[in-house]
Amino acid sequence: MDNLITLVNKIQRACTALGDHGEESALPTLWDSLPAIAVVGGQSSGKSSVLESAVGKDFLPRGSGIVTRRPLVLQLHKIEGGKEYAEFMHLPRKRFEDFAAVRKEISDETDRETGRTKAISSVPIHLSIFSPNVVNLTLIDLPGLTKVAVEGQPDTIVQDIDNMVRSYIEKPNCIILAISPANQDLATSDAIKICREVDPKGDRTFGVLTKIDLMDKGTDAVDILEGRSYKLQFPWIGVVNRSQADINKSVDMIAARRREREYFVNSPEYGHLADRMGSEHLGKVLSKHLETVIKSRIPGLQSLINKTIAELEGELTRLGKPIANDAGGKLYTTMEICRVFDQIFKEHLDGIRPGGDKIYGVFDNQLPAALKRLQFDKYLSMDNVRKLITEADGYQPHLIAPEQGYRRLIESCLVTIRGPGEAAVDAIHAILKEMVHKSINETTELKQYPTLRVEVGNAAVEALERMREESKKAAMQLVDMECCYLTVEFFRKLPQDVEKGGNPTHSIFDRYNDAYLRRVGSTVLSYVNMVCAGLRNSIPKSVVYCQVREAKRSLLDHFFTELGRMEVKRLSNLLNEDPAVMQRRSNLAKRLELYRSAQSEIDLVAWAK
Ligand SMILES: Nc1nc2c(ncn2[C@@H]2O[C@H](COP(=O)(O)OP(=O)(O)OP(=O)(O)O)[C@@H](O)[C@H]2O)c(=O)[nH]1
Repeated sequence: MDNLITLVNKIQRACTALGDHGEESALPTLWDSLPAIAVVGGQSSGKSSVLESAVGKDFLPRGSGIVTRRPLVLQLHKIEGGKEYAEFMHLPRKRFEDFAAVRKEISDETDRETGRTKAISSVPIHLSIFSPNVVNLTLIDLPGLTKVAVEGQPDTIVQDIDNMVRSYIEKPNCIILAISPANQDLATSDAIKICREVDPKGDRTFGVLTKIDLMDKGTDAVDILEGRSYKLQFPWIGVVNRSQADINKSVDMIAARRREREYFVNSPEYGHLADRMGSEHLGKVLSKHLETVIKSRIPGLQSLINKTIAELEGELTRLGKPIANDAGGKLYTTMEICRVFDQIFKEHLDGIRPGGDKIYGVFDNQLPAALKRLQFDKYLSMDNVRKLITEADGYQPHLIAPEQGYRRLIESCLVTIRGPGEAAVDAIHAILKEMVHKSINETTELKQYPTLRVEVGNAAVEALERMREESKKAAMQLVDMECCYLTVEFFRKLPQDVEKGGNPTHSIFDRYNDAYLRRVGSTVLSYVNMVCAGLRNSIPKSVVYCQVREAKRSLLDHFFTELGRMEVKRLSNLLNEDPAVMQRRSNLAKRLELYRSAQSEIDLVAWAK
């Protein structure tokens, strides 16, 4: 059965190592659900003396005023033979065999947390004592309840102590050791007062009466010890600790225990109660009770642990995996994350996710509308046709057909298609860029690594920029091609003046007349319209080929090549996580480890039952 208490001791220590001591934690705390014994009482009621006699050693700081200013979690471990020693959790691997040094360390560690003021702190100090003279037990020593603040203490101290004590003893898992001095009226006992409030039925309160030897002559505590004055579920236990004079004379603890035993055995008032009085009996009763309580809590603990493990695992999955340490691992992680992003981007283009239809919108509406707005006929006004033909003829007017003039007129119209072509390329670029941003936001893995997120975003946008340039070149080439070689067929099929009954031997002046120029203009317009209709189909093909298809195929190729050349340091920088996330993950991981080890240990104990 001892292993039950050992198990709880282990878990309590692990809880404190994680800062999980029951308050201000966003996470469920195991600490709160572990049974523990808290020692409560007014100042100088004898709490320290009770604890010391349970240990059989002087090790607690003594003095006037509030000496205990932080909770002290005292874990007693019974060992078979050997020298007694103590260990603090904040000083791992340091063994204290000198208990005066233990006292000093408690005092120093209190000051480290609270400063040298008289302030109090709820962060516990953990002390383990290993001794053949103890029973397995965990006791929590709390600051003594007080009624007034003394010099140097804040006015709130009375309430602060009250609150701290309550925060421990209010928990249903807390067994309360209520210390009351016998030389004061029980009705004024601070311990009884507070216990009555938090445990009205007295189900988890053990009443301890100290200073029985200091009672006024002619009075005794039999009524209290026999449960007639104030009834609790468990019998009252009376103790006789060392007096201040004994302490000053350094009376040995073992001798004090013996004297205490003799006091009860030989006392005419308490002789009949002797076998259930004294510090030794108190230790045994508490140890036994703690075991029973722990045993009854095992199923509850198991279910809390299982539930918490599931919650912690879920949260860790949400936060993502921690990063590998070696270069290969880092490169792999980076590539994997990039691949996820790339896949999401493709899904946007392929219609699995929204956005791809916007591209078709450009080809189906924006480009045709822009081409329509070009108004080629404006360029083909009579005056313009005349001007261009005359200029093209130069000093030698054309003889049969204004070949050069045609070319100039056609070219002057076709170059205007560059504008809508470029605009289509830019519009597709904007859509792709928006998709990149969306995909970045939808890649959960990237949320974990802000630097990589920025770099991947930049690399993708840079790649889109390169594709835009290529696409622009290709679209402009399509237009230029149309300018530099005209479709001969079109002109061959044109009805000749002769066929139309005209006279091929018109004078030079006839050739520049209005009807002639109008005919040239309308021929050019129908040729340009034919070419424009073709470009309306071929520009989208070129845009898809250069931008959309290319983005789908090689959006991050350039970045991957760079990654391959990166030094470990740069790779590590890429995978720099948000420090808050790292901290949270490491806290969660530690907590998960604690809960897992608690789970397996509790399972072992539960099966061994
Ligand atoms: N004679 C006698 N003196 C006792 C007994 N218990 C405690 N004392 C003395 O009472 C004084 C206070 O005892 P502590 O054990 O320091 O009391 P405490 O409740 O821990 O005090 P604070 O931590 O200051 O609140 C000391 O001088 C003890 O020696 C007892 O049963 N008999």
